[in-house]
Amino acid sequence: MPKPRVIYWFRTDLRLHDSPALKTALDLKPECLYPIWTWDPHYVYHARVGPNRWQFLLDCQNDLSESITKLNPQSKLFLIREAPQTLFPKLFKEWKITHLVFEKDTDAYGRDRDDKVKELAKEAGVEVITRPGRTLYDSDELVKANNNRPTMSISQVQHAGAKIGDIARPIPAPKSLPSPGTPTLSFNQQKPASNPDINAIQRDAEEKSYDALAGPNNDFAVPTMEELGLKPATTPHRGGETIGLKMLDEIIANEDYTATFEKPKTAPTAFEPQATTLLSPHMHFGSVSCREFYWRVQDVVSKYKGKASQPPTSLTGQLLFRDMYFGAQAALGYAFGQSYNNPQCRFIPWHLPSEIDTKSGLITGKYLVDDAKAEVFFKRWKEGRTGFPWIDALMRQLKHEGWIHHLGRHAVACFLTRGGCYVDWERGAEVFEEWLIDHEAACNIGNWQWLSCTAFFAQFYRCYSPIAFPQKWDKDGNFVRKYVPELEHFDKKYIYEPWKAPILDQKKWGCLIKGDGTDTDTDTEDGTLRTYPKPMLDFPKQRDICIQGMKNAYHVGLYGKNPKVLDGTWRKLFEDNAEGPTEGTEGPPGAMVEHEADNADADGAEDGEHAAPPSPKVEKKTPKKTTEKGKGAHKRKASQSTLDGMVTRKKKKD
Ligand SMILES: Cc1cc2nc3c(=O)[nH]c(=O)nc-3n(C[C@H](O)[C@H](O)[C@H](O)COP(=O)(O)OP(=O)(O)OC[C@H]3O[C@@H](n4cnc5c(N)ncnc54)[C@H](O)[C@@H]3O)c2cc1C
Repeated sequence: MPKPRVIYWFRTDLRLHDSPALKTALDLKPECLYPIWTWDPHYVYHARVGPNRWQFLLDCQNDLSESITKLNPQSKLFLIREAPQTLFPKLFKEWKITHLVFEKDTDAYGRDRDDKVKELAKEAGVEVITRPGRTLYDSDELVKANNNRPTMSISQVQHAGAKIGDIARPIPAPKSLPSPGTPTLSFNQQKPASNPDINAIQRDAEEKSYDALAGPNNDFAVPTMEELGLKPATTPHRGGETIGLKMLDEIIANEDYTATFEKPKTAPTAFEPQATTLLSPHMHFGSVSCREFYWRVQDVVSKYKGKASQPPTSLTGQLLFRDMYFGAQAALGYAFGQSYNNPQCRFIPWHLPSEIDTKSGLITGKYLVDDAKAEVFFKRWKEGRTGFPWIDALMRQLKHEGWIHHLGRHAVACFLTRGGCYVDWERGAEVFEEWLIDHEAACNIGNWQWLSCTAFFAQFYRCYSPIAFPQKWDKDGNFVRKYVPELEHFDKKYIYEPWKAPILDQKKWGCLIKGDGTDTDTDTEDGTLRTYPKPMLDFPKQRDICIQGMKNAYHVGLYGKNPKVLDGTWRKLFEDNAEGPTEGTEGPPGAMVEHEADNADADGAEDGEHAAPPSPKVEKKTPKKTTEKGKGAHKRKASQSTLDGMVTRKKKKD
């Protein structure tokens, strides 16, 4: 019986330790093992990825390749520059492959791609073996154990998990690897279309990563940032299994921190070092295994003499949240990533709604500017010039470093959506997709739905104040001073509300509060002063408009798969005012376009029951009539008591 000839396809698992799929490949006792990465144009041109995340990926790939070579000097990560859907049939033939092994991916695109590759393998007589390893539980098993429903709460994960059984212990990294066969590539490369390129804005030079199948030196090397034509990365956070495991070692060595970690008590204003582990990009790229993380924490907790924290606030609880979002995504597929056609996502008539492709029912990546003011809010939010130093500091940290603390993400997400601008959560999720080094579709989408109170969480009357909330953590405003250096010399009394500082003090502290932030770094008349923008909105007033809008939307009670949402008649249920429809009474949310979608066969979203949210205090009365057009919600008084929610506005005025 000839020995297997195996391709091991690295994707979401850029590591050697605790890889069930890699172990399976090695258990085949292959004659040769080709560790490969296919350079997929889907990610190069169609997924939003900024330079910082590209850099992290390249770091992980280079580190992995070196680790492979350490185990077998003849081997490395063979990076081949073609779409997997066209490359594999050629590779199967060329290298006489008998088995293809990889870690299971439950992302919507990942499933489509893998189904196609499995089909091609079958045609070529190649056996495909997949193993879960990206999450604590196999996400599909989790859904099954949750009565075939998306996991919409942590207790559902815990109950479903208990049915599945113990989370598997991690397996050690292999001590040796078989050699690959000769890596010839005697076939032609199918070059992808590079247009449209969603990442064109990330580049300052021509993108050349597809110039040759095995790279410019024909050595299967990992591409460089230069080959990708990308602007330089600015993040201090670097990737790779070696760095990731070292970070984990340091965390675990601090037993008190590990055993007593409580997420809500970690400061979003902490930097150098940050208050949480910062292992999320390693979780995303699989450079640290989530089971390794889980069990090393759990072992510390089990032996801890003091009072250890528990899920959901503990470190292991954080990993269960991660599994929860994967379980929701695994069940809903493409529909999970949008409000439209999503049975679990509440329908709110946000501003700047997504354009919908009527054929596929999917969002197209474009959006409708239904309100000029909302577009200004959105741009200023993204560019860190809202005039609220806390929000701007976070958005600038996000752009520069690709990571912000979880509660910082809460603050900016709440501000953009239900607690400030009333802009569609999908706009915010796209910005995070572009800039986060830890961007994980399941976690990003799920958390944006949580923060916008469209799914997972429903207490929309609890908003984050951009003033009182950071004050609780950082009275002196050191976080703001670092990321908004214009305000470096401001007295702490004004650090979160600089517009209130007397003009003489503004001059003394070297920065005038004026304009909209487009001239932040230009000197003023006398050549010595910097400027920082005035707040772009009246926060208490705008928050109340939002809360009223949310009350109305909750009262109407539509979800994304409701026929009224699908056919556009939802408009008749909302008043045409500040937070209601502004584009007439017909049509679905956003603009309708009719063209062939890339992924027309979207995963069928199921029409399951909604996980019961904590019941919001919604006024039981009908939404106001359009006769009140233009007045309604935003004219209501701010006094309605519980508005402050997460921040206590006892003495402070925001
Ligand atoms: C609007 C918004 C968008 C987000 N987008 C992402 C994203 O794209 N990718 C991502 O990994 N996380 C995302 N999160 C979740 C969370 O903010 C980050 O996982 C966390 O801040 C990462 O920092 P850490 O590694 O120090 O976390 P720690 O607190 O140290 O937690 C340990 C690990 O648990 C996981 N985790 C922690 N919190 C969450 C959570 N709420 N949801 C899912 N997993 C969690 C992460 O893998 C993390 O590395 C988002 C949160 C919000 C509010």
